[in-house]
Amino acid sequence: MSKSVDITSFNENPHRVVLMVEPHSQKAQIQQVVYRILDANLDRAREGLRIIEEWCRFGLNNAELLGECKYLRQELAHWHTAELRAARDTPGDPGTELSHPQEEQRSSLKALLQANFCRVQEAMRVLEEYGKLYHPNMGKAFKQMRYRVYTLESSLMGYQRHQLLWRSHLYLVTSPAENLLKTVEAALKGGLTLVQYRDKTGDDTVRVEQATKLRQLCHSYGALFIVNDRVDLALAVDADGVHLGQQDMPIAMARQLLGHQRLIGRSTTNAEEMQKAIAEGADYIGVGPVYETPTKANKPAAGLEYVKYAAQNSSLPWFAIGGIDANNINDVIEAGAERVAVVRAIIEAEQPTLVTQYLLSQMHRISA
Ligand SMILES: Cc1ncc(COP(=O)(O)OP(=O)(O)O)c(N)n1
Ligand SMILES: Cc1nc(C(=O)O)sc1CCOP(=O)(O)O
Ligand SMILES: [Mg+2]
Repeated sequence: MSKSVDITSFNENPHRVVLMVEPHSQKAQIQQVVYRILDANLDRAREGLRIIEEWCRFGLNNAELLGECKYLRQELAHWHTAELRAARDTPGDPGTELSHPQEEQRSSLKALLQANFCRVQEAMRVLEEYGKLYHPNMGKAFKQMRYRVYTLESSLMGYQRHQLLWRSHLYLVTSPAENLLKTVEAALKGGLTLVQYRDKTGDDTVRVEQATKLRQLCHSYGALFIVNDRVDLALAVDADGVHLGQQDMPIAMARQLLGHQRLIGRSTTNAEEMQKAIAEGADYIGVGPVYETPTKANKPAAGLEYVKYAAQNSSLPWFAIGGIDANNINDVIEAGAERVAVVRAIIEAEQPTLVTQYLLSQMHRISA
């Protein structure tokens, strides 16, 4: 790497032609400013990456993602030369005093990670542009690195979702209710980590508003938020995924729209539907109705036999659903279920936090 700036690179910029007739001291001053910008942004990018790396290491225990963070940090270190560090002037930098109120508070881990990805990407964009004035390869190198950071972000977010899905043993599917947000929050307080927004009757204006609020609520508790039936709504409200029944959009089409980082669930009622959902690339499946239920009045029960089949044959996480509550959950567990989904048991509960805690305690008894 060159140790000094090639001043001709300043002159090649048509907006800086004036520099050709400026005295040497002014060129040197500009060079100094460019060095400071590069130094500050190399630091910003490294700090942001370090914050992300800590989560990959201690939160996710994921060697691959950790390795990518380390690689990017090493690349940054390689470009952070002594002459750039020497240009640092922290006491004379007005930016060190400024911080946005959002930096003081993060609503969730997701928000924290996203803010730091944003910070790294912005810093890399600055390095890409000003780097062109420093070294002929720097612009290209930082463009490539910035794309690697986008890929890292999408892999990390996808990995988090899949990991949380596998760790979720209770799934709340909502139905319209007066105090829906309060009820869902009460369940989240009880330890719920997976919520589906299901409203078969409302207007889209209401759905968008409710789904947005629920997504914010779920994410503030670190829970996943899935939208029933509607891929467009899931995307519009930045949900973690969508749940599709046999009459809903084909999985392949939904996957094209949602990508691999978001989750797709599929309802199944028999072995054939289960095998098809697995082959088509669903991330999880619903198994039911275990019992007849007024929530899905026209669907005959598949029964505990199908739960037993799922226990033996599903390679995906699967949720027994349909008529399950605190009274019969142990029968469903005995048939082999490690995960259950409920509507009325929580939505109609007088004490949703307690019911959630009870259902989870039963599930954890067998999955621990
Ligand atoms: C977890 C889970 N399993 C099954 C369903 C039912 O989906 P579907 O068959 O599409 O019926 P509707 O819910 O759309 O009426 C589900 N929603 N969630
Ligand atoms: C939405 C839904 N899907 C089912 C399926 O078997 O695919 S059963 C069901 C309703 C479950 O409601 P509750 O917990 O109130 O019985
Ligand atoms: Mg559906």
